[in-house]
Amino acid sequence: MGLSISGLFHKLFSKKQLRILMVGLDGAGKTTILYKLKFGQVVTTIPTIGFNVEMVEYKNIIFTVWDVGGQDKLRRLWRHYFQHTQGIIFVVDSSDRERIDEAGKELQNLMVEYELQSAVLLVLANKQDLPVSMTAAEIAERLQLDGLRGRKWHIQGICALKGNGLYEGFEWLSRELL
Ligand SMILES: Nc1nc2c(ncn2[C@@H]2O[C@H](COP(=O)(O)OP(=O)(O)OP(=O)(O)O)[C@@H](O)[C@H]2O)c(=O)[nH]1
Ligand SMILES: [Mg+2]
Repeated sequence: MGLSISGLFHKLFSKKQLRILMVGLDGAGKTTILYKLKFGQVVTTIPTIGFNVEMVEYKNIIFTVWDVGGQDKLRRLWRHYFQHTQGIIFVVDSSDRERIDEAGKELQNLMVEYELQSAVLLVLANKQDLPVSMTAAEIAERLQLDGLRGRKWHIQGICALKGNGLYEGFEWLSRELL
């Protein structure tokens, strides 16, 4: 009896935890996003070799966000972070027209991974402050998001430096994952 009451209490009042994997090409802005979310500030980043992880609270949900380095040679390490991932955040540098197809290829590689089959996908089209940047709609097309089958996905234009769009993205994640 004691156990079931405490179980109920736990269910009603404990905070939900979600595991989020944030990947994307090098320089897309993942680490900038992570620390903007965590501290509300822009930090000076260096390319991530390995990973950063932070717990970020939003609307009574604790997101554990894993930010993994995106350099070409490091991408094969992404798979070590797949297990139990509930949400994938795929970050794109919207100003990098030359590498948008490379980003698309990496995203498609992720989409066929067994361990990520039930994870929802949030694409963050970052660097919307730059005049050369592609719009979120353009990026959705280049990444062929419409062709994804059996996957809940959403794309959000953001500027990590200012924080624009970040909370809308997390709002979508919370709605989908609760
Ligand atoms: N103009 C602009 N620059 C940004 C924005 N977000 C990030 N940057 C810059 O992009 C560069 C790369 O950012 P990082 O956060 O280090 O990129 P990353 O995705 O973590 O890169 P890796 O760790 O190598 O995978 C930095 O100089 C950031 O200041 C943005 O919204 N607008
Ligand atoms: Mg980084």
